[in-house]
This record gives sequence, C-alpha cells and structure tokens, in this order.
Amino acid sequence: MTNPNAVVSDTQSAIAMAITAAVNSPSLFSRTNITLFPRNKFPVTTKNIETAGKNIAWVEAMRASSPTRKSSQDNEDKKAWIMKHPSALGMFEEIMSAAKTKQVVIFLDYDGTLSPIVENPDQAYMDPEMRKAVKNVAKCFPTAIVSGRCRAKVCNFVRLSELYYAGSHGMDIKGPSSRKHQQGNQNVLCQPAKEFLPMMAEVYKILIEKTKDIVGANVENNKFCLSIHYRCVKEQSWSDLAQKVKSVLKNYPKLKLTQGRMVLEIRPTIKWDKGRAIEFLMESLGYTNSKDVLPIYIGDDRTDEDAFKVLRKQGQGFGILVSKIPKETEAVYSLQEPLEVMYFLQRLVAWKRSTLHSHERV
Ligand SMILES: O=P(O)(O)OC[C@H]1O[C@H](O[C@H]2O[C@H](CO)[C@@H](O)[C@H](O)[C@H]2O)[C@H](O)[C@@H](O)[C@@H]1O
Repeated sequence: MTNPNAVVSDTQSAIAMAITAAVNSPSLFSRTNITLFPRNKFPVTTKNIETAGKNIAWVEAMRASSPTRKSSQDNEDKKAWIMKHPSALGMFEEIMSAAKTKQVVIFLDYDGTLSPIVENPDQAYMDPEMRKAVKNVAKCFPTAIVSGRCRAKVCNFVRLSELYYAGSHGMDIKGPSSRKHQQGNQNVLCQPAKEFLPMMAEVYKILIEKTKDIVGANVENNKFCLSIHYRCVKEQSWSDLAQKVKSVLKNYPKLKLTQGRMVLEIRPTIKWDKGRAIEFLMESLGYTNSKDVLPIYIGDDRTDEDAFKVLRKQGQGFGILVSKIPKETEAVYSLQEPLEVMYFLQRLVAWKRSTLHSHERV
C-alpha cells in the first residue's frame, strides 16, 4: 500500500503523513489524479491506530521512497493543486473585492500558522513581527485565535488581550479581556466539555505514567484535551506508544482519539470542534445568518478542516490552508508558511486603511 507519487517536503512529514494515511482510509490515495495526503475521517479509532502500528513497515517503505529532490511529477501535482487552491496573496485583490461591503472577521489557528512548527511544543514562540501583524489586524477586524492548545497556553504565546481565544480545539472560548472592540458580547465564555475536566486530569496522569519509558514521548495537558507528541520518539517506538495510549482509552469510552501533526490527541466525544467554535463566535459577534459578513479562517492542521467545512457550508467567507505540500482540504485558498500568513495579515491591514482613506476622500 505504498504511495510512490507522494509529495513530501521532509522525512518527518513523510512519516507523519504515512501514519495519517494508515489511520485514515487508504483508498483516498487514488481519489483524484493529483497525489494528496488524506486528512479526514475522524475520529481515528483505536482499531485504526493498531493498524497504523502494524503498518510501520509500510511507513518505512514510504520513507525509503521519499524523494530527497522533487521529481517533475511532484511539481506537476503541486501546480495542479495550486490551481485548485490558489495563493491567498496572489488572489488578494479578488478576495477583498468580495469584502468591500462586508464585515471581515478573522480566525487564526496558532501552531504552524502563526508560529513555525518546532520540536519542543513549549518553545513554539511567535515572531514579534507576527504579533504586531495580528495586533494590527485586531484593530481593524474582530479577531479570534482558534487552537488545539489550552487557552491559557495559547494566550501566553500570543499575548494580545484584544483577541477572542478558543483553546482546546474550541472547547474553551473566551472574549477579549481588554475593551478595545465594542462589537458583540465580549463577556463570552463557552466550555461545552466542562464535565470532562476531572476525567481529563485523571487520564493525563495515567498517560504520563504509561508513556514515561518511551523516550521522546511528551504528553501535553491542554485542559479539555490531551496531546501525546511523538515528534521526538524514534519511529520503532511509535507502535508501542499507540498501543499504550489505546490501552488507557479502553477504560474511557467517552473519550476519542484524533490526530494532528506528529501528535495523537484525546478528546471528549462531544459534538464540538473548531467548526462549532467559529459558529459560536460568529453568533456571539451578532453575525448569525448575516449576509454582511466575510469570515476568513487561516489554519494548517486537519483540525482546521472542521472550520473550513463550516465556511464552505455557509457559503460565506473562506478557509486558507497553510501548507507547502498538496493536501486534501476544504479550504479555498492556500499560503505556504507562517511568513506568508504574516504578509497576508499585513495586506489586510493596508487594505482596511486604504478603504478608510478612500471613504474620507469622498
Ligand atoms: O490548533 P493548533 O494551534 O495548531 O494546535 C495544534 C497542536 O499544536 C501543537 O503541536 C504542534 O506544534 C508543535 C510545536 O511546533 C509541534 O512540536 C507538534 O509536533 C505539533 O503537533 C501543540 O503542542 C498541541 O497541543 C496542539 O494540539
């Protein structure tokens, strides 16, 4: 079940994507003539994780076949993908022409979108220039950070009190602590998985104990969800790690397992995700069923797909996927990396200022 045409940027991505492929439906590989990394079909079941373990040999095979230099087929695939999901920078004028009479609302994922992916999750700092860009965006438009991290942690990285924050994949939402925006209900607080808190704390302790012998494994407590990082775990121990996580989950049927970038995530089985979180935020801002709003969501991870899907379904606004490689996505546009996200945010601010000036001139 190898995918010799897969477009990979580096070995780690190749392995991560292979694990993803193993836990998701392998048949998705051949769904289009563009080679894509499948990103959907949640939740990852414990049975599928087992399959992933058994597929480590397959993962190795994929690694061996990962091109160190891009082939011309890879380039063709990328071109085709970019045609389908054009650069949000390249399409900026077109995007903003749709925004002229509308209220733009900005939703931003954190890791891989505002900060580069790094080995140590505690060191995923945001560049000061990026912080400035987000701050300026928040002066122009209601702005929310929607992250898998617990709210306190992501607030601490971003350090902008004028934003809305949705932590734990949207299960912990709070309005701005400063009063710089008068729009919507700023006292918003939403914690749909509150009853799971004692359970999450309990499972966190068990996971720490269970995984302590796996070198490089890192269990992160994100309050309403738990992240088990395997970025620094040797590939031969991945199966062992997945088995251990699975054995813990057996006793907690109200929890489910999902997957992000080199991370397994445990969450309550409630119907709540980043998509529901942005619906909730739009409602709090007073934009439910409004035709005069243009929500823009920028994210890099599979969990962001839930938000992209909501925007597609509503036929309002659009998602922008941050990725250097072709991936299956519900996003309309793409940006390659956090640096491009920053340029996009800066252009948004310049656009807003120019529209204000042109109104003044009239
Ligand atoms: O929704 P996000 O804000 O993108 O958060 C998703 C997860 O991000 C973090 O993990 C990811 O970034 C780390 C730092 O760059 C990287 O080491 C890790 O491999 C990535 O999966 C965060 O640590 C998780 O808790 C979030 O769920």
